[in-house]
Amino acid sequence: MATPHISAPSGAFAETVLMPGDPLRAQYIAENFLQNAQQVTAVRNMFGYTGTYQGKRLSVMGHGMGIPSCSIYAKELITEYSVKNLIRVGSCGAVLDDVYVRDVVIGMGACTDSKVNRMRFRDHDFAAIADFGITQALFQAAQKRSIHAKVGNLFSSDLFYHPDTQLTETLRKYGILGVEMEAAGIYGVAAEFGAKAATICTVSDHIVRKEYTSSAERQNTFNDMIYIALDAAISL
Ligand SMILES: O=P(O)(O)O[C@H]1O[C@H](CO)[C@@H](O)[C@H]1O
Ligand SMILES: O=c1cc[nH]c(=O)[nH]1
Repeated sequence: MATPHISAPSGAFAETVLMPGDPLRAQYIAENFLQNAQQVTAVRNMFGYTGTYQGKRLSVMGHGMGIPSCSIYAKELITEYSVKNLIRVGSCGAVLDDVYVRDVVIGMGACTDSKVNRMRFRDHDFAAIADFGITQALFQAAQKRSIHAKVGNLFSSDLFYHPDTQLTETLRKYGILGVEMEAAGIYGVAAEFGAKAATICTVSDHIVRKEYTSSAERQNTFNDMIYIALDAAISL
């Protein structure tokens, strides 16, 4: 049955949903990588599709920017559409010297400045971790494609334009592989509602070196990440 934010009928989503922040990336994945993809929801232009990849039913849906947005879609997919596996396919900024624009990173864990997991977890520190099985499947899928994926910690920030000028140095000191805005929230939602989640990101910019990708470059380099996520999804 439809929810306040998803207009699809029950059963419209596959057990595994790839989730980019950008709904147009969801459309791009559906149109270029899935077979027989049907749009199943478009509330607020947050597009969702279900089709097949190598014969296996899969869905892809945007989750928007930031933890409040992705938490709504992740929760509704899990509790109202029986989705079991969420794979965020995102972009992130790098801060470390040995992480480069266009690298693929897998978020084994996600630190955050958001309070959402403390709200869930009696104000204690919840370790926001990815599901091991999906993480392993992502890493193995990358290896099979001879793509070196770095695995480690992300930082999910509530603020894209962060006022804390010292933050980057701290993220560097603690070896954060990528700065993005959702993984810690999605891991919290998955833990709360009994689903599995993982994150793979393409480095779209280097925050320290001030390097950026063009939109055309992003499209091509995101393809590696998308293939890895699709290969992993059908292996679950
Ligand atoms: O490219 P996506 O998946 O949206 O991810 C990153 O890009 C957005 C910020 O520009 C945030 O959602 C951040 O997490
Ligand atoms: O959230 C994001 C995404 C890309 N680059 C950043 O600096 N932050």
